[in-house]
Amino acid sequence: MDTQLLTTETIARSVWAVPSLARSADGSLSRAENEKIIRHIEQGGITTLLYGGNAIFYHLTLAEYRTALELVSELAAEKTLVIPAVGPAYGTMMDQADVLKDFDFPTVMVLPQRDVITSAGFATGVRHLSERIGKPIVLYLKYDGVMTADDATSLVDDGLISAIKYAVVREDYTQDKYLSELTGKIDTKLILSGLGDQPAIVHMRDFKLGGFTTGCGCVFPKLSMDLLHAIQAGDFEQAETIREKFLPLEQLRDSLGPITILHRATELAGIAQTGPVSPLLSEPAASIQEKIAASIKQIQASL
Ligand SMILES: N[C@@H](CC=O)C(=O)O
Repeated sequence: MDTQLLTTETIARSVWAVPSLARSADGSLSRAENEKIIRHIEQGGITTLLYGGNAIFYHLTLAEYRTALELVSELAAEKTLVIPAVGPAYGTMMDQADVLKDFDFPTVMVLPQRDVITSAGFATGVRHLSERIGKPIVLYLKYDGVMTADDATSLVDDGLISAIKYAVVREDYTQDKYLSELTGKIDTKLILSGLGDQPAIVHMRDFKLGGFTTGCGCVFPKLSMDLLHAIQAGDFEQAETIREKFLPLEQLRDSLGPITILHRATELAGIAQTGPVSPLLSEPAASIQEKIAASIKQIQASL
Protein backbone atom coordinates (compact mmCIF):
# COMPACT_ATOMS: atom_id res chain seq x y z
CA MET A 1 0.00 0.00 0.00
CA ASP A 2 1.23 3.47 -0.92
CA THR A 3 1.64 5.37 2.36
CA GLN A 4 3.08 8.62 0.97
CA LEU A 5 1.22 11.83 1.76
CA LEU A 6 -1.05 12.95 -1.09
CA THR A 7 0.06 15.55 -3.61
CA THR A 8 -1.80 17.03 -6.57
CA GLU A 9 0.15 14.51 -8.72
CA THR A 10 -1.16 11.62 -6.61
CA ILE A 11 -4.69 12.95 -6.95
CA ALA A 12 -4.40 13.15 -10.74
CA ARG A 13 -2.53 9.92 -11.46
CA SER A 14 -5.58 7.66 -11.20
CA VAL A 15 -9.32 7.69 -11.05
CA TRP A 16 -10.38 7.16 -7.42
CA ALA A 17 -12.35 3.92 -7.39
CA VAL A 18 -15.01 3.71 -4.69
CA PRO A 19 -15.62 -0.05 -4.31
CA SER A 20 -18.22 -2.16 -2.63
CA LEU A 21 -17.18 -4.18 0.41
CA ALA A 22 -17.86 -7.92 0.07
CA ARG A 23 -19.40 -9.93 2.87
CA SER A 24 -19.77 -13.69 3.29
CA ALA A 25 -23.25 -15.21 3.48
CA ASP A 26 -23.14 -14.91 7.29
CA GLY A 27 -22.52 -11.16 7.02
CA SER A 28 -18.84 -11.21 8.04
CA LEU A 29 -16.33 -9.36 5.88
CA SER A 30 -14.79 -11.66 3.24
CA ARG A 31 -11.05 -11.46 2.69
CA ALA A 32 -11.10 -13.65 -0.44
CA GLU A 33 -13.92 -11.77 -2.18
CA ASN A 34 -12.57 -8.32 -1.33
CA GLU A 35 -9.23 -9.42 -2.74
CA LYS A 36 -10.95 -10.29 -6.04
CA ILE A 37 -12.56 -6.83 -6.19
CA ILE A 38 -9.26 -5.08 -5.47
CA ARG A 39 -7.32 -7.16 -8.05
CA HIS A 40 -10.01 -6.49 -10.68
CA ILE A 41 -9.82 -2.73 -10.12
CA GLU A 42 -6.02 -2.69 -10.05
CA GLN A 43 -5.81 -4.78 -13.24
CA GLY A 44 -7.73 -1.99 -15.02
CA GLY A 45 -4.93 0.44 -14.14
CA ILE A 46 -6.52 2.17 -11.14
CA THR A 47 -4.15 2.90 -8.24
CA THR A 48 -6.41 4.73 -5.78
CA LEU A 49 -9.14 3.06 -3.72
CA LEU A 50 -11.54 5.03 -1.58
CA TYR A 51 -13.52 2.95 0.92
CA GLY A 52 -16.52 5.10 1.74
CA GLY A 53 -20.14 5.25 0.68
CA ASN A 54 -20.18 2.33 -1.77
CA ALA A 55 -18.50 0.14 0.87
CA ILE A 56 -21.24 1.26 3.29
CA PHE A 57 -18.64 2.41 5.82
CA TYR A 58 -21.49 4.43 7.34
CA HIS A 59 -22.83 1.36 9.09
CA LEU A 60 -19.74 -0.60 10.18
CA THR A 61 -19.42 -1.54 13.83
CA LEU A 62 -16.14 -0.48 15.44
CA ALA A 63 -14.95 -4.10 15.40
CA GLU A 64 -15.82 -4.40 11.70
CA TYR A 65 -14.02 -1.12 11.08
CA ARG A 66 -10.73 -2.57 12.32
CA THR A 67 -11.26 -5.77 10.29
CA ALA A 68 -12.07 -3.75 7.15
CA LEU A 69 -8.90 -1.66 7.58
CA GLU A 70 -6.82 -4.81 8.07
CA LEU A 71 -8.26 -6.40 4.94
CA VAL A 72 -7.88 -3.45 2.59
CA SER A 73 -4.43 -2.42 3.83
CA GLU A 74 -3.11 -6.00 3.50
CA LEU A 75 -4.78 -6.75 0.16
CA ALA A 76 -3.91 -3.59 -1.78
CA ALA A 77 -0.90 -3.76 -4.08
CA GLU A 78 2.29 -1.99 -3.04
CA LYS A 79 1.63 1.02 -5.26
CA THR A 80 -2.08 1.34 -4.48
CA LEU A 81 -3.20 4.28 -2.38
CA VAL A 82 -6.03 3.31 -0.03
CA ILE A 83 -8.20 5.93 1.66
CA PRO A 84 -10.70 4.73 4.26
CA ALA A 85 -13.62 6.85 5.40
CA VAL A 86 -14.59 7.82 8.95
CA GLY A 87 -17.80 9.07 10.47
CA PRO A 88 -20.19 10.50 9.62
CA ALA A 89 -21.04 11.15 13.29
CA TYR A 90 -18.41 13.05 15.30
CA GLY A 91 -18.25 10.46 18.07
CA THR A 92 -17.87 7.66 15.53
CA MET A 93 -15.01 9.37 13.73
CA MET A 94 -13.14 10.06 16.97
CA ASP A 95 -13.47 6.40 18.04
CA GLN A 96 -12.34 5.34 14.56
CA ALA A 97 -9.37 7.73 14.80
CA ASP A 98 -8.00 5.62 17.65
CA VAL A 99 -8.23 2.51 15.44
CA LEU A 100 -6.58 4.37 12.55
CA LYS A 101 -3.48 5.07 14.65
CA ASP A 102 -2.57 1.38 14.21
CA PHE A 103 -2.45 1.75 10.39
CA ASP A 104 -0.40 3.67 7.82
CA PHE A 105 -3.12 5.18 5.65
CA PRO A 106 -1.80 8.59 4.54
CA THR A 107 -5.21 10.26 4.84
CA VAL A 108 -8.85 9.50 5.63
CA MET A 109 -12.13 10.89 4.32
CA VAL A 110 -14.94 12.20 6.51
CA LEU A 111 -18.28 10.81 5.33
CA PRO A 112 -20.91 13.47 4.63
CA GLN A 113 -23.56 14.49 7.10
CA ARG A 114 -26.47 16.77 6.27
CA ASP A 115 -28.34 17.13 9.55
CA VAL A 116 -27.16 18.23 12.99
CA ILE A 117 -24.26 20.15 11.48
CA THR A 118 -23.08 23.74 10.98
CA SER A 119 -20.27 24.91 8.74
CA ALA A 120 -18.09 26.16 11.60
CA GLY A 121 -18.81 23.03 13.66
CA PHE A 122 -17.96 20.77 10.74
CA ALA A 123 -14.63 22.61 10.33
CA THR A 124 -13.90 22.20 14.05
CA GLY A 125 -14.61 18.47 13.80
CA VAL A 126 -12.18 18.14 10.89
CA ARG A 127 -9.52 20.01 12.88
CA HIS A 128 -9.97 17.69 15.87
CA LEU A 129 -9.81 14.61 13.66
CA SER A 130 -6.67 15.78 11.89
CA GLU A 131 -5.03 16.54 15.25
CA ARG A 132 -6.04 13.13 16.62
CA ILE A 133 -4.60 11.11 13.71
CA GLY A 134 -1.79 13.53 12.86
CA LYS A 135 -2.67 13.53 9.15
CA PRO A 136 -4.55 15.71 6.68
CA ILE A 137 -8.13 14.82 5.81
CA VAL A 138 -10.16 14.34 2.62
CA LEU A 139 -13.14 16.65 2.89
CA TYR A 140 -16.33 15.28 1.31
CA LEU A 141 -18.72 18.07 0.30
CA LYS A 142 -21.94 16.37 -0.76
CA TYR A 143 -24.55 18.95 0.21
CA ASP A 144 -24.82 22.50 -1.08
CA GLY A 145 -23.07 24.95 1.25
CA VAL A 146 -22.55 22.38 4.02
CA MET A 147 -19.20 24.07 4.69
CA THR A 148 -18.68 27.63 3.51
CA ALA A 149 -15.91 28.28 1.01
CA ASP A 150 -14.23 30.44 3.69
CA ASP A 151 -14.25 27.67 6.29
CA ALA A 152 -12.97 25.15 3.74
CA THR A 153 -10.23 27.57 2.67
CA SER A 154 -9.07 28.05 6.28
CA LEU A 155 -8.67 24.28 6.66
CA VAL A 156 -6.72 24.08 3.39
CA ASP A 157 -4.52 27.05 4.33
CA ASP A 158 -3.74 25.41 7.68
CA GLY A 159 -2.51 22.27 5.87
CA LEU A 160 -5.30 20.07 7.23
CA ILE A 161 -6.81 18.99 3.90
CA SER A 162 -5.28 16.43 1.51
CA ALA A 163 -8.11 16.63 -1.06
CA ILE A 164 -11.75 17.63 -1.44
CA LYS A 165 -14.34 15.25 -2.92
CA TYR A 166 -17.00 17.53 -4.38
CA ALA A 167 -20.29 15.71 -4.96
CA VAL A 168 -23.18 18.17 -5.00
CA VAL A 169 -25.82 16.97 -7.49
CA ARG A 170 -26.95 19.61 -10.02
CA GLU A 171 -29.46 19.65 -12.86
CA ASP A 172 -26.83 21.38 -14.95
CA TYR A 173 -23.24 20.76 -13.85
CA THR A 174 -21.97 23.81 -15.74
CA GLN A 175 -23.94 26.03 -13.32
CA ASP A 176 -22.61 25.64 -9.80
CA LYS A 177 -22.20 28.70 -7.57
CA TYR A 178 -20.86 26.72 -4.59
CA LEU A 179 -18.18 25.02 -6.71
CA SER A 180 -17.30 28.37 -8.30
CA GLU A 181 -16.79 29.85 -4.82
CA LEU A 182 -14.59 26.95 -3.75
CA THR A 183 -12.50 26.99 -6.93
CA GLY A 184 -12.13 30.75 -6.60
CA LYS A 185 -10.31 30.28 -3.28
CA ILE A 186 -8.74 26.79 -3.29
CA ASP A 187 -6.24 25.16 -5.66
CA THR A 188 -8.59 23.38 -8.08
CA LYS A 189 -6.14 20.48 -8.38
CA LEU A 190 -6.92 19.57 -4.75
CA ILE A 191 -10.60 19.11 -5.62
CA LEU A 192 -12.02 15.95 -7.23
CA SER A 193 -15.31 15.52 -9.00
CA GLY A 194 -17.04 13.14 -6.62
CA LEU A 195 -20.12 11.91 -8.45
CA GLY A 196 -18.79 9.23 -10.74
CA ASP A 197 -18.07 9.34 -14.44
CA GLN A 198 -21.08 11.44 -15.55
CA PRO A 199 -20.14 14.98 -14.37
CA ALA A 200 -16.39 14.33 -14.60
CA ILE A 201 -15.94 15.98 -17.99
CA VAL A 202 -17.69 19.23 -17.02
CA HIS A 203 -16.02 19.36 -13.60
CA MET A 204 -12.52 18.81 -14.97
CA ARG A 205 -12.87 20.84 -18.19
CA ASP A 206 -14.88 23.82 -16.92
CA PHE A 207 -13.85 23.99 -13.25
CA LYS A 208 -10.34 22.53 -13.72
CA LEU A 209 -10.79 19.92 -10.97
CA GLY A 210 -7.89 17.54 -10.41
CA GLY A 211 -9.62 14.20 -11.01
CA PHE A 212 -12.75 12.20 -10.32
CA THR A 213 -14.11 9.35 -8.23
CA THR A 214 -16.01 6.43 -9.71
CA GLY A 215 -18.32 3.63 -8.67
CA CYS A 216 -18.92 2.15 -12.13
CA GLY A 217 -15.16 2.14 -12.62
CA CYS A 218 -15.01 -0.66 -10.03
CA VAL A 219 -16.79 -2.83 -12.62
CA PHE A 220 -15.15 -1.29 -15.71
CA PRO A 221 -11.85 0.10 -14.39
CA LYS A 222 -10.06 0.43 -17.72
CA LEU A 223 -12.98 2.37 -19.17
CA SER A 224 -12.79 4.82 -16.27
CA MET A 225 -9.05 5.23 -16.68
CA ASP A 226 -9.56 5.77 -20.43
CA LEU A 227 -12.06 8.52 -19.54
CA LEU A 228 -9.56 10.17 -17.18
CA HIS A 229 -6.80 10.03 -19.80
CA ALA A 230 -9.07 11.43 -22.54
CA ILE A 231 -10.08 14.36 -20.30
CA GLN A 232 -6.48 15.00 -19.25
CA ALA A 233 -5.45 14.96 -22.93
CA GLY A 234 -8.23 17.46 -23.76
CA ASP A 235 -9.87 14.94 -26.10
CA PHE A 236 -13.43 15.75 -25.03
CA GLU A 237 -15.02 14.04 -28.02
CA GLN A 238 -13.45 10.74 -26.99
CA ALA A 239 -14.27 11.45 -23.34
CA GLU A 240 -17.93 12.00 -24.24
CA THR A 241 -18.03 8.70 -26.16
CA ILE A 242 -16.65 6.89 -23.10
CA ARG A 243 -18.99 8.69 -20.66
CA GLU A 244 -22.00 7.53 -22.68
CA LYS A 245 -20.88 3.89 -22.47
CA PHE A 246 -21.41 3.97 -18.69
CA LEU A 247 -24.99 5.24 -18.98
CA PRO A 248 -26.92 1.92 -18.83
CA LEU A 249 -25.53 1.12 -15.36
CA GLU A 250 -25.26 4.70 -14.15
CA GLN A 251 -28.90 5.46 -14.97
CA LEU A 252 -29.99 2.43 -12.95
CA ARG A 253 -27.83 3.58 -10.04
CA ASP A 254 -29.23 7.12 -10.23
CA SER A 255 -32.83 5.97 -10.15
CA LEU A 256 -32.60 2.94 -7.84
CA GLY A 257 -29.74 3.59 -5.43
CA PRO A 258 -26.08 3.94 -6.40
CA ILE A 259 -24.67 1.89 -3.53
CA THR A 260 -26.83 -1.23 -3.66
CA ILE A 261 -26.92 -1.36 -7.46
CA LEU A 262 -23.10 -1.25 -7.54
CA HIS A 263 -22.88 -3.89 -4.79
CA ARG A 264 -25.00 -6.27 -6.86
CA ALA A 265 -23.44 -5.23 -10.21
CA THR A 266 -20.01 -6.20 -8.88
CA GLU A 267 -21.33 -9.72 -8.33
CA LEU A 268 -23.41 -9.96 -11.50
CA ALA A 269 -20.38 -8.89 -13.56
CA GLY A 270 -18.60 -11.98 -12.21
CA ILE A 271 -15.97 -10.01 -10.29
CA ALA A 272 -16.67 -11.34 -6.76
CA GLN A 273 -19.42 -12.65 -4.50
CA THR A 274 -20.33 -9.44 -2.70
CA GLY A 275 -22.79 -11.10 -0.31
CA PRO A 276 -25.60 -9.49 1.63
CA VAL A 277 -26.18 -5.74 1.58
CA SER A 278 -25.64 -4.18 4.99
CA PRO A 279 -28.64 -2.87 6.91
CA LEU A 280 -29.78 0.01 6.86
CA LEU A 281 -29.83 -0.54 3.08
CA SER A 282 -31.55 -3.43 1.34
CA GLU A 283 -31.20 -5.84 -1.56
CA PRO A 284 -32.47 -4.78 -5.02
CA ALA A 285 -35.50 -6.87 -6.10
CA ALA A 286 -35.00 -9.79 -8.52
CA SER A 287 -36.52 -7.77 -11.39
CA ILE A 288 -33.97 -5.00 -10.74
CA GLN A 289 -31.15 -7.54 -10.69
CA GLU A 290 -32.18 -8.61 -14.21
CA LYS A 291 -31.90 -4.99 -15.31
CA ILE A 292 -28.46 -4.70 -13.69
CA ALA A 293 -27.26 -7.83 -15.53
CA ALA A 294 -28.64 -6.48 -18.81
CA SER A 295 -26.92 -3.12 -18.31
CA ILE A 296 -23.59 -4.85 -17.71
CA LYS A 297 -23.99 -6.88 -20.92
CA GLN A 298 -24.84 -3.70 -22.82
CA ILE A 299 -21.68 -1.97 -21.60
CA GLN A 300 -19.55 -5.05 -22.27
CA ALA A 301 -20.92 -5.17 -25.84
CA SER A 302 -19.93 -1.53 -26.36
CA LEU A 303 -16.25 -2.06 -25.44
N1 LIG B 1 -20.65 8.27 -5.84
C1 LIG B 1 -19.91 8.05 -7.05
C2 LIG B 1 -18.47 8.24 -6.89
C3 LIG B 1 -18.01 7.72 -5.66
O1 LIG B 1 -18.06 8.33 -4.62
C4 LIG B 1 -20.13 6.67 -7.56
O2 LIG B 1 -20.39 5.78 -6.76
O3 LIG B 1 -20.03 6.49 -8.77
